Amino acid sequence: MLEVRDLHKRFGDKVALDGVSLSVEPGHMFGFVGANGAGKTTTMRITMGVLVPDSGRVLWNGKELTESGRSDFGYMPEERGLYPKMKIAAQIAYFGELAGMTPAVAKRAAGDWLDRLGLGDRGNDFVQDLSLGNQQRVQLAVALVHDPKMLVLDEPFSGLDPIAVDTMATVLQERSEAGVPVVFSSHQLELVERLCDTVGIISAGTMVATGTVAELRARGNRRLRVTVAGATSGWENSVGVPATSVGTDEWVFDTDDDQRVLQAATAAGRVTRFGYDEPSLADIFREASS
Ligand SMILES: Nc1ncnc2c1ncn2[C@@H]1O[C@H](COP(=O)(O)OP(=O)(O)OP(=O)(O)O)[C@@H](O)[C@H]1O
Repeated sequence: MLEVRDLHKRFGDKVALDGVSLSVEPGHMFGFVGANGAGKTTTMRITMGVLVPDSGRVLWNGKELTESGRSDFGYMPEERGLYPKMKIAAQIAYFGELAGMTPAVAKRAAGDWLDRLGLGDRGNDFVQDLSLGNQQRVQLAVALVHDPKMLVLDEPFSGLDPIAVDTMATVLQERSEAGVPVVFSSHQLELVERLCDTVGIISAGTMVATGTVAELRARGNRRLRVTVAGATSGWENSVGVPATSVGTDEWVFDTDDDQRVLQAATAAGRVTRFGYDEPSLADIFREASS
């Protein structure tokens, strides 16, 4: 299990992290979301030892994460960092060897991952000759080649076409189901909602909400959407809770008191639709970040 505890980090006067904590359990996928500059990359870089925090800790299975512990992690950094003039099969195998694999095992694993990621016939191509999306697949292969115990991925889905998104999502789900904790950042909230057990929302260096999507939904404002045909004018103002007209015959109420609204709506006209909106992760994100 990965635990990031109370990280603080400044760059000069700029406070990048102001007490960030998160944890990712085996078999769980943690989606890290936040606006540009919120602190996701900085948190991941500290986790991977690329940056040193001003204070705070990173624990792996309850103990301080060490350099040798990190060599068992798979990392997809934001800056990517492939060698443009190296053939991709050799490059993936090279990273496998850096992580302690023998050359023969690393070569086999590199070939297996290239096949798996749909690049089986591109092993002798140079990275610079691949499209950006395919370079990203290679970067994923680099992160996975040594069968890591933990995956830390900085925006792995950015710039991918829908097929590559599906391939990436399937591979991550498989690793997660195999017991590997996975943390990834993304601005693609519908993907995070679909894939992740737990979501962390970071805003200006502070974790403003963490939980399952269902938990975050339950904490958010509930919006009751009501359609009333032929309603008497201004009826919504007599209910006594905040109301907004959102179209012909349709209103939204910020309240948990559905019976109160239902009674007023029934008295006002013919109720044709009545129910709570299910907020999307994007709605939750906007609310938490405001
Ligand atoms: N090396 C650095 N020097 C100075 N400031 C930095 C440095 N790295 C990050 N920052 C600042 O720290 C804050 C957090 O940046 P970070 O890259 O962690 O955000 P992010 O959530 O990953 O953003 P994005 O979604 O745009 O990638 C930003 O204000 C950024 O400008």
